[in-house]
Amino acid sequence: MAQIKEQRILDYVLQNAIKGNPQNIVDAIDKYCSEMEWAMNVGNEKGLILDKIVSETNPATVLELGTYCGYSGVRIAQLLKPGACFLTIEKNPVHAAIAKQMFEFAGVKEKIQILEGSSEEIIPKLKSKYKVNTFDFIFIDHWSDRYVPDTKLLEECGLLKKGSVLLADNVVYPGAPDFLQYVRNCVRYECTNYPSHLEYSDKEDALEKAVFKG
Ligand SMILES: C[S@@+](CC[C@H](N)C(=O)[O-])C[C@H]1O[C@@H](n2cnc3c(N)ncnc32)[C@H](O)[C@@H]1O
Ligand SMILES: [Mg+2]
Repeated sequence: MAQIKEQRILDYVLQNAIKGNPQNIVDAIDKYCSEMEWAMNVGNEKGLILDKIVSETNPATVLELGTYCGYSGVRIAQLLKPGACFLTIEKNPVHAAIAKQMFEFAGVKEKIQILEGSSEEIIPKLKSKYKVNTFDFIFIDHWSDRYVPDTKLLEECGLLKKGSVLLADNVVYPGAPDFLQYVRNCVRYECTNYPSHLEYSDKEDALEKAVFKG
């Protein structure tokens, strides 16, 4: 048995899913994580909400905070229009290496760039080092104590523009009360809550969409 859960998830996908078929890979991860071992992918119930918001936004530039095994990355990548820029930040090198293989197997590696390091170090370099201007869509799904500081960092670094969509996961479970308080009370954001459940569980959770008004 592979030593860590994330490697076991990847091995399951490599052995059971169809190479180059992103939806089949997403389904295989969901099957493994609902039947064998729980893991912190956004999962299918919230994933369908994520898909809907990505499709509605139709972003040309996307940032993800927290890549993990690449589950949400594969979901988002398959919805992007040709030529879209998709950067995903992951501070754990083991997770980044697993995600890299997941993206290769899914056939989406040309569509996603993994930036290995912590969000707080990488966000300030996005304009100069990665030639990004602003993001149309940002999926916030790392550790919830970074949701508010990283949102403020994105604002300070000029990475948000009128209409930029922030979508934060796990705002009820484990919970991000300070993030909800910040975006809901700030006149620069218009917020919508999407009640759902924690991945592979019946615990209540939700996604929060916060649209930057400029
Ligand atoms: C909940 S998982 C991401 C799940 C992924 N978005 C999905 O749905 O498939 C959170 C990930 O964020 C990473 N992480 C935590 N804090 C971070 C930070 N400050 N910068 C970058 N990555 C971070 C963790 O190592 C972990 O892999
Ligand atoms: Mg999450």
